[in-house]
Amino acid sequence: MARIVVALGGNALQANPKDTSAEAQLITCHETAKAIVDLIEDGHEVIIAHGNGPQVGQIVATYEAANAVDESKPVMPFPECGAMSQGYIGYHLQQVIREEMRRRDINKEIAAVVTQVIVDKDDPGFKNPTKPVGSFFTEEQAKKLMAEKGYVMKEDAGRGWRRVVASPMPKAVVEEGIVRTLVEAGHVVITVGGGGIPVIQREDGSLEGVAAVIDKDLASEKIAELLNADELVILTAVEQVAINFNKPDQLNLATLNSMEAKRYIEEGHFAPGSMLPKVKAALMFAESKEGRKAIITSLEKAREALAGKTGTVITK
Ligand SMILES: Nc1ncnc2c1ncn2[C@@H]1O[C@H](COP(=O)(O)OP(=O)(O)O)[C@@H](O)[C@H]1O
Ligand SMILES: NC(=O)OP(=O)(O)O
Repeated sequence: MARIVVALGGNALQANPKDTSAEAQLITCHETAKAIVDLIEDGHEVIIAHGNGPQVGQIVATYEAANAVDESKPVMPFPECGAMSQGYIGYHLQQVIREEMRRRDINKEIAAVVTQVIVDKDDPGFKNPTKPVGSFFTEEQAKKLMAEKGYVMKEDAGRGWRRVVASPMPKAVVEEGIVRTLVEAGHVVITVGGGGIPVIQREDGSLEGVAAVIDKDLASEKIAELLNADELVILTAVEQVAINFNKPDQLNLATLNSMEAKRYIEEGHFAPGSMLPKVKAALMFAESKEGRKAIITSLEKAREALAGKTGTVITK
């Protein structure tokens, strides 16, 4: 049995990026729950993290649209929208995972913890927005939005244009203690949703939300280190990490050590904003302590990958 932090990618929440409805998300989460409960059934201690890019973008855009119609309707600040996305996604995941555990007679409790993550107020990420949020647009639509609304928008890994926001590095998890207590009591915990609500710590120790979206793979790595997890499992839409991805000479990797990973990063094999943060988070975890390893694989192959049969295993 291992203590594992499982980071859920976008496809675990929204199977069809064009259908961003709550109904579609809940249906997708039912499938996700099966993969997660497989791991719980196999005896692993599971801590769940998830992304929120599409959802937080949708929440922000909804408030902006209401404000555009009626100025008395306030625009909601980014950290509050991040908190809403944690609640929304956490609610779906805890409902369906609870149901799946009950169906299999697994007697465990599950809770999503609203989690704040401390970032550095001087993080260079605040000056260079990189994190894509919300829906995809064509270049023409994006240029119009940039001109009309002052958004910063960038092309996202060949998939279309998206709004980008600051993405500072996670430094500490405010709710670390309560998450540990829940895990050690045998409960299943959902934490650092959407990378955590980004906060800065003032000199007097109080916290203040900041407009940003932390990368969930990096936040998952942070909580995995803090909870002394054995494995960090990053679930996405591909079974294995590849070099020469999407080219005729694509080569899928079963293993990746830190030397190879650093070389492939330099050679530009991993797309920024998609596979690059995953490989970086995996590498950081593998290098953080002797014996730790990370796995990058698909949701469908999670059980097999943990049994050593597939996925990309990243080690020191
Ligand atoms: N070198 C690579 N190997 C495998 N997949 C890659 C690579 N570079 C980019 N990708 C793409 O990155 C995607 C994962 O990033 P993304 O969809 O942004 O993450 P998430 O699952 O967290 O939402 C994969 O599904 C794949 O399409
Ligand atoms: N916060 C975050 O990394 O979300 P996505 O994985 O949805 O981009």
